[in-house]
Amino acid sequence: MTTSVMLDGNAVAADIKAELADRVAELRSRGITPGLGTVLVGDHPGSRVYVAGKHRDCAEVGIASLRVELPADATQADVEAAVLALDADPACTGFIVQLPLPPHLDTHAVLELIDPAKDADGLHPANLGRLVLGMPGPLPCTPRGIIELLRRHDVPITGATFCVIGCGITVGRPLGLMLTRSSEHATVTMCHERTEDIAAHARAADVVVAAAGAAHLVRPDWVRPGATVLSVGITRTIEGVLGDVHPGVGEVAGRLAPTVGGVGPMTRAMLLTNVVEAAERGGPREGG
Ligand SMILES: Nc1nc2c(c(=O)[nH]1)N[C@@H](CN(C=O)c1ccc(C(=O)N[C@@H](CCC(=O)O)C(=O)O)cc1)CN2
Repeated sequence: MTTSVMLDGNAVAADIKAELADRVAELRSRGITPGLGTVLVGDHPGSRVYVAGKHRDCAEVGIASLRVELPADATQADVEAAVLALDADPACTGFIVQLPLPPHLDTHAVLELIDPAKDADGLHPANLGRLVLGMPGPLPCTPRGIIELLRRHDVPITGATFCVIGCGITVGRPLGLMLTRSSEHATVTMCHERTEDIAAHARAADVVVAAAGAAHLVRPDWVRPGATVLSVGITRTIEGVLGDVHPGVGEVAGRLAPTVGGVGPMTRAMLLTNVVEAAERGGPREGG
């Protein structure tokens, strides 16, 4: 039984998409149709679902879709050619390369080829550098979605203590940077696989973000009663989807973002937001 308040990402994402649909209509009335490109390589089961969701969302708000799919044995040159084609395509306002890429590919080299002005994921080194320096730029979608989900549920961030479990490039690492900016001013403990006693760090936190990709890692006794918990990492098994947060946490936490319907829809809503913002900026940033 879950007694915690649900941080409902589907509901908040629906509000954001309604707001974006108005902004897209305004852009289109000026002859600007924002377009989101995606590059999907291989058959990673989650990636296919997530990319399909991204394009469904685009259709809902009036953003055009440009899909590129490559086989699992695509070469580095094939993937780089797809990126360069989207860089050059005027119909593409912003695009992403869905991660993870198959292990034979060099992810960093691919991300570095994305035109920073079209980087809808905020994962180009120049944009991550802008984030470190506190300069404006596209923000990584999942961390941005987490912060927006907390804000729209009036969960205090400034002055709060966060335990972020997992330091990956799409969630944990940029989230730590974003939470410690002057606009948020949270106190953040970053935990990873070599951290001793993650449970103790989690128990001390007002907000626990579980983004390690380790099924049911966060147990009920890891959470201070009343704390806020976000289940971000997903493990797919033949029995179904398992989150990083054990189901029993719902009886201890004050608020809980569930594994499905929590942060995932917010990630997609922030991707659309990054594309609309790029279209509104209308072209490459100076010094981009
Ligand atoms: N290029 C990127 N790759 C990846 C990112 C990213 O931000 N950019 N993040 C994650 C996965 N992710 C984004 O693509 C993502 C995760 C979850 C969802 C989502 O809609 N989840 C649904 C459940 C869907 C299901 O599993 O059935 C939900 O929570 O309701 C969307 C996007 C890794 N890769």
